[in-house]
Amino acid sequence: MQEKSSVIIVAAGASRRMGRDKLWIPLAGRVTLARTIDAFQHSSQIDNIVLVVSAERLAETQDLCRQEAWSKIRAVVPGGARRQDSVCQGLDTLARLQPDCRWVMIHDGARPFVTASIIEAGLLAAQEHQAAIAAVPVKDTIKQVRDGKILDTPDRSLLWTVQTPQVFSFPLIHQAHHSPLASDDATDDALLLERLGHQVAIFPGSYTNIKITTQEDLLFAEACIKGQVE
Ligand SMILES: Nc1ccn([C@@H]2O[C@H](COP(=O)(O)OP(=O)(O)OP(=O)(O)O)[C@@H](O)[C@H]2O)c(=O)n1
Ligand SMILES: C[C@](O)(CO)[C@H](O)COP(=O)(O)O
Repeated sequence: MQEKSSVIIVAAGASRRMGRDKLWIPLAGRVTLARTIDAFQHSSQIDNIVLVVSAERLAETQDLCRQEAWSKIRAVVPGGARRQDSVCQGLDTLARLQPDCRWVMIHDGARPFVTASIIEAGLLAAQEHQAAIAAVPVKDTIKQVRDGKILDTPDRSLLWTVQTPQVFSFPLIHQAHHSPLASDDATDDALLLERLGHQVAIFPGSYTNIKITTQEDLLFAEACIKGQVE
């Protein structure tokens, strides 16, 4: 029997840097969150979808799921104060609904341009390494700065911009989210495993797999949809 693969889509943030709920902004007429869910509903690699949304958007999201008839949606649950708390809500929900889940993909609802090839590459990488995250090489020089003064210029050849999906053996990441070290802030899920000494691999993301974060991202998003960006 093929091993189960599920995705947790986290979409419970406050969109502070955008100034309005970026998950419900129409991108060429279809809201960000719906585009993200489409990618996983259409993927042959994914069996189950768990949505984690803000409490204020819970009813509206459930209505959207009914309208769209996304057959893989297994639960729509409220998120937590931090991204990692929302992820943990999703993992706990998945543990209840799908105890035999073997692989879990954790993806930002604000990344609507994830592709079938990125999803497939992520699962293959996780099956080889138990943990793997999407990333692209940094294009700019990065400086470490404190109080407006440069502390260090890391070797750019060693620097990657991290994206999602982040893909894991389900028991491994579920245990990591419940470890004592998980109480400290972690802006991505891989960091929780790094703290426990686990190696995490990277697999190719894409420069178009952007996270909708600030107003400027909407211009790029519209260009991607219109095919002006490959
Ligand atoms: N408590 C949180 C915070 C973030 N997220 C989700 O995690 C993804 C990445 O987070 P980010 O882009 O930082 O979203 P926000 O936290 O909403 O952004 P901001 O920091 O501008 O408020 C988004 O899909 C967001 O909805 C979440 O589910 N729960
Ligand atoms: C998980 C992530 O998208 C990887 O780049 C990023 O860390 C999310 O950070 P945010 O501040 O929650 O957007």
